[in-house]
Amino acid sequence: MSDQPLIQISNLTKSYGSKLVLKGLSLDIYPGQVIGYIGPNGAGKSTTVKILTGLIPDFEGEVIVDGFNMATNALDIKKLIGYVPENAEIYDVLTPMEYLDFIGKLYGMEEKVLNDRARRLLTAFGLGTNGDDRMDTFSKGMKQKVLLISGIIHNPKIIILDEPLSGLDANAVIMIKELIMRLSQEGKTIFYCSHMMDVVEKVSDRILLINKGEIIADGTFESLKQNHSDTLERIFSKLTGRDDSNTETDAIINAFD
Ligand SMILES: Nc1ncnc2c1ncn2[C@@H]1O[C@H](COP(=O)(O)OP(=O)(O)OP(=O)(O)O)[C@@H](O)[C@H]1O
Repeated sequence: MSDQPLIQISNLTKSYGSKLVLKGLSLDIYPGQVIGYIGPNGAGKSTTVKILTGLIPDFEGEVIVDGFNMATNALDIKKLIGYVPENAEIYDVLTPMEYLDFIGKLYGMEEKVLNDRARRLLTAFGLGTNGDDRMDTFSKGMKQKVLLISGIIHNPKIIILDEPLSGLDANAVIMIKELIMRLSQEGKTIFYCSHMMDVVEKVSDRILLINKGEIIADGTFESLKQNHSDTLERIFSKLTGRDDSNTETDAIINAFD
């Protein structure tokens, strides 16, 4: 692993109106790391990701990616990143080949390489015979696979995945887990937001836990486990102050009395 961070985030602060949602995050991310970014609903994960991908331009602090400053060179940074957003709207009147052609051209890919890679990736994801079917006939998982392909088709250095597993069946989840590990072996840096603790535990070599806009744990799963001797799910609950989920479920069940 290189000594130079690929992504440097310093004192990143973001408010929506008067609501402060990121409270001065500072992070160095190194090439080849698989970062599992976890935290409760509303903690600030998607906001961080949207800043890292250049989708939210107004923030305080500094974000440097591969030497480029997000404040002045967002376009250079966008070329280095493949992003699979949570709940993306896919243009489902298109076929996967049309959609991937559109995305690949936005990245300036050459037609022949793009076409060839799109077919090969569709086949690898089990959609080889669906490449020319309109996506409005697709299941949620099939669309999610096309979105994943669109995030990696230009062979980016950095892959940012925001809940990439929603809608995928058990076999596809296993495949994506393996894919994340293989992409990391190929030297890709992966920033992976998820609520699926078992997957995060397996694929990440560094786990960042964010709560109320602050990073409250940062380390390998092994180091977190050493400090807390527990599963990632329970470490998460403890550190985010929800140790007693029974109280909540009791309240729900009691509401029917
Ligand atoms: N466009 C917006 N305008 C106002 N508030 C927003 C906006 N986007 C997010 N927020 C607020 O910022 C906080 C952080 O939201 P964010 O989407 O970053 O959380 P998250 O950790 O990704 O949550 P989840 O796990 O539910 O996806 C939340 O309180 C949310 O209500």
